[in-house]
Amino acid sequence: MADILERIVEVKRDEIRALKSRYSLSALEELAGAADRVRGFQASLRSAVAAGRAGVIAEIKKASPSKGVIRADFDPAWIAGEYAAHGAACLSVLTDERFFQGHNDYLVAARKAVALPAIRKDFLVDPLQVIEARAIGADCVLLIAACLSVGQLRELYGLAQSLGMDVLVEIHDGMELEQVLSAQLAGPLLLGINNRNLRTFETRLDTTLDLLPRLPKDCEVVTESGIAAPADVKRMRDADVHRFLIGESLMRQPSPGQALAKLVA
Ligand SMILES: O=C(O)c1ccccc1NCC(=O)[C@H](O)[C@H](O)COP(=O)(O)O
Repeated sequence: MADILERIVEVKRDEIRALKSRYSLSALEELAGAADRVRGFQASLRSAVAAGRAGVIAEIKKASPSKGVIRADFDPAWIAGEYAAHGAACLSVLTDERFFQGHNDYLVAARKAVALPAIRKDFLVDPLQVIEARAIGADCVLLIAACLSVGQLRELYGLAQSLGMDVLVEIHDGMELEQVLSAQLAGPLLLGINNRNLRTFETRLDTTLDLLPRLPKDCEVVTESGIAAPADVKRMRDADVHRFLIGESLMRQPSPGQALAKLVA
């Protein structure tokens, strides 16, 4: 049976077909050109880290394949305000509808509510989705190595950069790291290490720690998934990892912003 990542990518192929029937390339490019000015995503993380703080990408996620509904009472603009008021450097907004109950409108609403840069958190496998990301205002896109060939990675990365966006390239293991390095992407690379195996859902913080010795020196590492306690943050910071992507543990709390402040205090 196909695993969840394969099923998600299959659905994305249908969505891309639908997107192509709704918009011509030039119409989407026009929307991207008219979108709100890009906010520096990688730069915002860098500033937080340079100031000695944790650089947190705080995630706005209603549901996930591994956990089902995480937060029923879901107002993206309010959650964005909470995160902004409590020290997040960036937002991550799930736009996938089928598996995460996300929506493009959530990114638009969250970004409009605050001055923080936002990443479109979705499964991008086609140039049109990258252009669509900019058209809805995204400042950064996620490229998941497990969903892409080296050629696709290079193409989508270059396209995102040409539209002024930053890129978070995500890996989970050494093989994906080699794949990303072989793509020779223009750096400094913002590299996400997902502690969650997207095929089995097993989540181990050691995934990040084990890969650290193999990374190029100028990599800006983001540890992703499963950060739930101040001890998790300390463990990463002790290993010189200062950038975090955090979702569920914040989204489950009445005040996601206060939860964020407590987690990284
Ligand atoms: O979270 C899932 O179930 C999932 C399944 C398949 C593909 C991706 C998935 N999650 C995306 C993420 O990586 C997380 O939303 C992100 O890293 C935040 O993780 P967490 O703090 O554990 O919510």
